[in-house]
Parts: sequence; C-alpha cells; structure tokens
Amino acid sequence: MNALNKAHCEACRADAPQVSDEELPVLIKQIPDWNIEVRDGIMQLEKIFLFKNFKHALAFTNAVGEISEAEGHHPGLLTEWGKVTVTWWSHSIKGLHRNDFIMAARTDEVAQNAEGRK
Ligand SMILES: C[C@H](O)[C@H](O)[C@H]1CNC2=NC(N)=NC(=O)C2=N1
Repeated sequence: MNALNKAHCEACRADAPQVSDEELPVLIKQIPDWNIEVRDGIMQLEKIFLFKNFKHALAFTNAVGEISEAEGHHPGLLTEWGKVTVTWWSHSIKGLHRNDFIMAARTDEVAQNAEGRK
C-alpha cells in the first residue's frame, strides 16, 4: 500500500465502505496532529493551520482547493484571519473513507509548502 500522500482518491460511491474500526488506528497514525471529530453522527478528520495574516490563510485555502478539485474530493474549509480549519469526511457515505486520510496527508504537504505559516 503506497504512502497516503502519494495515493489518489477513488470515486466517491454511496456504497463504498467506511474505514473499519481496525483500519482507523492504523490510518490516523499516518496523519499526526489531525483530530477525529464527530458531528451529527458523522466522523470527520480536522486540523487547524495557523498563518501570519489573512492573505496567507486565503492562499493556503486556495491551494487546498486546487488539490481537492484535482482529486474530486472536497473538504470543509473555515478561513479566518491567521487561521484555516480543514475538515475531511466523505459526504457520500456520511463518514470516513480512505480518501479522507489521503487528502489529509496531501493537505499537510500543501501546508509544508505554504508561505506565512505560524
Ligand atoms: C459528483 C461529485 O464528484 C461528488 O459529489 C463528490 C464531490 N466531492 C466530494 N467530497 C467529499 N468530501 N465527499 C464526497 O462524497 C464527494 N463527492
């Protein structure tokens, strides 16, 4: 199985399996500093990225948007002055799919190359 940040998303199908209880701890270890949140019964991956100002936060937001469009898998993005909260889950299955872990790893890569990190 290739590293998450080198993998690509598969199409979001409504009958796709959610990440199993056995897979979850294995996958979450590969994306350190991401938190698991549950909202309306839906498990989500979430991480806050800090920046020096709004301009850098917005640039990071757009860069995450680019990889999301490329992969056809999209996050929740809350962009504030100096802060971006990125949330990944699979709408089609109302939970976590391997795609979400791939995109969390890809988000970390975008962050490593982002300007104005705090
Ligand atoms: C038609 C379109 O490809 C689908 O709606 C995609 C778009 N992006 C998506 N993003 C996420 N996070 N979950 C989905 O189920 C999803 N489905």
